[in-house]
Amino acid sequence: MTTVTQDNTAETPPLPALEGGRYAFFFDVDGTLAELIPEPDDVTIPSHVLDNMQTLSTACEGAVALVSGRSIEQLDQLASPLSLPMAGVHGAEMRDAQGHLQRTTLPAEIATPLLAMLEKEMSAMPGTLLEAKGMAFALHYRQAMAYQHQVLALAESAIAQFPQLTLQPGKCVVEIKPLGADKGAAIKTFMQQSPFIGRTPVFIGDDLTDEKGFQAVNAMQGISVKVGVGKSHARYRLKQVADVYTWLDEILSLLKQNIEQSTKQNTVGKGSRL
Ligand SMILES: O=P(O)(O)OC[C@H]1O[C@H](O[C@H]2O[C@H](CO)[C@@H](O)[C@H](O)[C@H]2O)[C@H](O)[C@@H](O)[C@@H]1O
Repeated sequence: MTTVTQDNTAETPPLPALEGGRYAFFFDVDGTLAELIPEPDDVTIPSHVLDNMQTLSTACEGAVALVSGRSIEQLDQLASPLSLPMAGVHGAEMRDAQGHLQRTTLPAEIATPLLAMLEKEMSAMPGTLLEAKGMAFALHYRQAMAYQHQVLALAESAIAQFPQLTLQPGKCVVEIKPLGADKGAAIKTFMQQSPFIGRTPVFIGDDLTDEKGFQAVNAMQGISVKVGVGKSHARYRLKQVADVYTWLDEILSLLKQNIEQSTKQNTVGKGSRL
């Protein structure tokens, strides 16, 4: 597998036209479908974007999934009223298209002392935020940048005590998560299941946590898209979240054209799928 990372932000190569293929779409959430903001709980996805996701999902026979660091519970709230297949907590939680849920758990003898330790240490750093997700923990410092190094050191000392855990750095956050849970593994799992199987994967994300997903998609000859600047394994770029929304609009207008053409040719439905 090629592991070259590049920063081709300046070029923003045009995304390939999604014509004449059967695609499976995987979307990261924060920084991709939703703007980054100071408070994780205040994030929303605009309703027109959710409408577009629903249309896309119908056109792809359900092959549209969210792949996020957030928990599935949070993702369901963000995506409501949609009910999509999802990988939450970087793949430590997976819900397939049939609604079956799989979740990695942390034994209480790890989770309990770890949570107590993180709560104690983070409360001594005003402005930092601890997000406990059961089997993973996000240590946020977006609103307390002065504590960045201390927060990273705390996360490192935590995983040194528990070899079952690993670190996942992100934007103004470092996460402690179970070893083996990553977005690449999550996408590979989805791609072996209906309705994703046999389709070309398209994954769009913005952060370090998305890199394994880009690599997995590249290895499947798929389309990997990074939102924003910085080195990445992704082969394509979009500059910002607003461009993701525009791209979705474009995909759907292409879809509409296909339907109209099919209708004219009296073959309704033939071109109505991606
Ligand atoms: O994989 P993602 O869907 O991108 O989720 C990654 C993490 O996103 C959230 O944190 C990030 O977004 C927050 C809201 O914009 C921002 O305040 C924070 O600085 C970012 O790191 C979320 O809170 C985490 O649980 C996710 O793992």
